[in-house]
Amino acid sequence: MSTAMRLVDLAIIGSGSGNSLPDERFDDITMAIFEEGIYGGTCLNVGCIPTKMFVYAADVADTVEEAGRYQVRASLDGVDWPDLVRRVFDRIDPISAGGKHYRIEDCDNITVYSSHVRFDGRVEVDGVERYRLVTDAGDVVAAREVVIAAGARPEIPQPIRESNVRYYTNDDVMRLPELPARMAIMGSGYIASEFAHVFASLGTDVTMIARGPALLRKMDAEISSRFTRAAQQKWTVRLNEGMLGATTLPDGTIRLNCGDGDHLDVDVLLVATGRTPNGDRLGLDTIGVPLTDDGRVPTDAHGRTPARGVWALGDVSSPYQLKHVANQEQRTVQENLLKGWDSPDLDSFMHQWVPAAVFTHPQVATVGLTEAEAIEAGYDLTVKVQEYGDVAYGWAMEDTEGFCKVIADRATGRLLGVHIMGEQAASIIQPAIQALSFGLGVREMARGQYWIHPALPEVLENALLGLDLD
Ligand SMILES: Cc1cc2nc3c(=O)[nH]c(=O)nc-3n(C[C@H](O)[C@H](O)[C@H](O)COP(=O)(O)OP(=O)(O)OC[C@H]3O[C@@H](n4cnc5c(N)ncnc54)[C@H](O)[C@@H]3O)c2cc1C
Ligand SMILES: NC(=O)c1ccc[n+]([C@@H]2O[C@H](COP(=O)([O-])OP(=O)(O)OC[C@H]3O[C@@H](n4cnc5c(N)ncnc54)[C@H](O)[C@@H]3O)[C@@H](O)[C@H]2O)c1
Repeated sequence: MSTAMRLVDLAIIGSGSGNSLPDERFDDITMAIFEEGIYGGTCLNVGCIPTKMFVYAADVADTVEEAGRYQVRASLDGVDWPDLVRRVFDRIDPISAGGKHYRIEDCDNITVYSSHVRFDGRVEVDGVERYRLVTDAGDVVAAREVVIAAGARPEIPQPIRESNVRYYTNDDVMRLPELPARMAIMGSGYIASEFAHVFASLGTDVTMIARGPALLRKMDAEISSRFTRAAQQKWTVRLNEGMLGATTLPDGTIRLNCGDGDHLDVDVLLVATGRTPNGDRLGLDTIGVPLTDDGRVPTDAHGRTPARGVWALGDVSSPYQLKHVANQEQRTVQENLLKGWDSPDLDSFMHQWVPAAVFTHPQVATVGLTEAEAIEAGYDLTVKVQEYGDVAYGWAMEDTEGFCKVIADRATGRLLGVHIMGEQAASIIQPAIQALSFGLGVREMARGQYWIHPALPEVLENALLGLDLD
């Protein structure tokens, strides 16, 4: 611990997307990086990357389970969970450790503080106004500019918080010492749907507890309803379920008390009910930055917060809690730091046509408006739903679940939204993201290029051809 105030040009709060900021163009300034948790942030350590390693294993298990449909003899004899956990984190942990080691040992102009940090007002040093930052370990840093890249944390509903039962989140569920026999997953969004697939396919008896009438409710209604039906075939889904609380039985079983007087006994409770941005733990009141109504650090389109010299990016401030968005915002703020706060040609966040995918089973991918949003916006719509089973490769697969829904503006022939559920949805949707981003019309997109026959993207091609345009 050092109580002397260290002066730096730039302070970065958070080592997720924040750690990618300093490149060789920043070599001649001094920097501090603050990280209270695992170096490298959510995506690398407890988010996108490890989850997809488990998802891939779950997909392999599903393939074996389904093999008999294709006259392939195979049987799933079991899953070596501890070995799977070891393989995943033997690959991930060294990347985190290596990233931290690199910053500490090889970057002379960067100091890493492994502690929670918060703002403590402003301080003037040699006539220059700086932000005073104080760590829980007692370090004091005064920075001319600050980038807040502090991410988000799991939101835990009050009945669970107050029950004192042991619950898991994405932070620790992937390191369970053994595969649980019974698991309850609270939530019905991205994280709940991905982990339900992982654990159900690897052999756990999964019950998903949704407070609403369907899963993935922020998605287009057709995706939400058809995904809910598909999920009900694979694991137990309790819809419209109020959770009153939970207790731990003497043998360690977690008993969840449901709203209808019923209860559910499980070995592991996983909470996946949204993520709260970490801006509320940064002392932002000391520098006069109020949070938005939904708890985000406010920024303009260039990443500037209301406090001059303080920038923000990623889950702490973005309306999209997605890594590809955090990365784009990071590149934007990086460029803008180099251009300067008052530059007339600052780069901007790209918040139009933000795609997303849920790596569950069946996979889901989405970009643009849902049908309800397009109607609300007043468009004269044309909509086509193309089944996977009705294009060549889907037919070969004898697919019965997958579909691609395209929504377009009848008058202009422009695409408005695309929503896909099924095999490789996250990859098949990419041409639609490109068309929306570059303003390609439906006809041009469908007939102005080849679509490889008989590849699965023909499901998108056929959906486009099925639209009723003026
Ligand atoms: C289970 C899961 C799966 C996901 N899968 C995907 C996916 O497949 N695709 C996708 O696009 N997105 C996915 N996401 C979302 C994605 O992980 C996030 O959008 C992204 O990681 C956000 O990056 P960030 O840099 O904003 O924040 P983070 O990576 O969370 O970094 C913030 C860092 O700041 C640190 N910090 C916070 N406050 C302080 C403080 N006061 N002092 C010091 N340090 C602090 C935190 O410890 C953290 O390490 C997933 C998220 C989860 C939870
Ligand atoms: N593949 C991906 O890109 C991916 C994967 C995981 C997470 N993420 C990101 O992380 C974010 C957080 O994921 P998430 O799944 O936690 O959030 P989410 O917003 O997707 O889903 C939260 C769910 O919790 C439910 N919920 C909220 N409060 C509740 C309560 N008190 N009781 C019962 N249910 C409650 C909501 O109805 C909703 O179904 C996502 O929005 C997404 O942006 C992305």
